[in-house]
Amino acid sequence: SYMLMSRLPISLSGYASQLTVSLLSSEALPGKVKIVEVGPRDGLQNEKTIVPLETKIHLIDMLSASGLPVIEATSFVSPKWVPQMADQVEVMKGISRKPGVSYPVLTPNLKGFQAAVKAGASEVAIFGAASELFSKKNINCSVDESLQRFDEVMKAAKEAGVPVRGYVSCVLGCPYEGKVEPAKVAHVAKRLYSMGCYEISLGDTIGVGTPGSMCEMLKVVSREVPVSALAVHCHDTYGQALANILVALQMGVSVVDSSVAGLGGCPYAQGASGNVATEDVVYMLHGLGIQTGVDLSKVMDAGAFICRSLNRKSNSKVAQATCKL
Ligand SMILES: CC(C)(COP(=O)([O-])OP(=O)([O-])OC[C@H]1O[C@@H](n2cnc3c(N)ncnc32)[C@H](O)[C@@H]1OP(=O)([O-])[O-])[C@@H](O)C(=O)NCCC(=O)NCCSC(=O)C[C@@](C)(O)CC(=O)[O-]
Repeated sequence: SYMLMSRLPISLSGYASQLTVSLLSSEALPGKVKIVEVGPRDGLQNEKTIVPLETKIHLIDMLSASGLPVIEATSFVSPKWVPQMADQVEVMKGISRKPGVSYPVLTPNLKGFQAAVKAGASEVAIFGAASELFSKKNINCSVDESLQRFDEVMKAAKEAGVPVRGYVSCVLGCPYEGKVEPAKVAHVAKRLYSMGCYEISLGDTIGVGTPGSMCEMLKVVSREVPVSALAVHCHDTYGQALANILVALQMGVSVVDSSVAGLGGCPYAQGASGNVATEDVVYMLHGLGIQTGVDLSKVMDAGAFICRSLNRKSNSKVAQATCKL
């Protein structure tokens, strides 16, 4: 198939320099995209008031019913650091696991990994950063120290036959360091991939990226990690998430993280708003003729449920437009 190249000059300021992005035609888009739902973890971890256990379980069960293939359920992190996730064992015990759906959990260290496996987790995620200061604030160690801890988790996971996903945070900017060089992102992503992570999720933690900086970063990272093993994890702070995802798809990425109702934000990234809403990602993908296996109306039901429970308006534009709240 031929590729229709169009030149679109995009002027950027702040986190990215001025550059020209070549957009590929829709023929270059993947036919199928895997959506990784992170709402129950990334979404809820930032809620100030503790969300009742039953609400979390019901949310995950509703998301399971929508056809989502992966639902990040909780984290095995310190309850002193993230009190909202302190009920991780009960969440894992309470959810109804739908066959074919994976329910990964975050594990920052060996202690978290062991607790996760004990609670029945069959997949985990380790989470590093491309920024030193963010690593320190988020997991209380340097990037190098974190990689050593992840190595221990990786070894234990290999022995236990547990697949591990790897996150890199701050790939398009850091709340403490500002601009982050794509080479740093590539370095950490490569290390996680070489350790044995089957997929590397690239997090725009504070949502400052634009299609230009996303393109620039992905070009550099995909030299080190095959694009088939890359996922994008976009927060929508500056309203750029869908545009950034589209660029990533055009560059061959076929795994997208999102959060029902656009819930969330990282507790160690002040000002970071929620992830891109799952409803909006599904709407865009289906509109592009891309398969997801997800039933949009069922995701919207889950979004309406959690927004009602949190007494909050949905951040999903699709949900707002169709007034399903
Ligand atoms: C990593 C640690 C634990 C280091 O925290 P630390 O204080 O340096 O750890 P430590 O090893 O010195 O232990 C201190 C205490 O924590 C306990 N502890 C130690 N490990 C665990 C564990 N796994 N589970 C439960 N408890 C644990 C340990 O037992 C001890 O308890 P004490 O003796 O004081 O009673 C801490 O910094 C932490 O929990 N951080 C979590 C941060 C977090 O969850 N952030 C949000 C997720 S990342 C994110 O949102 C970004 C992402 C993934 O979405 C992508 C993106 O958007 O960019």
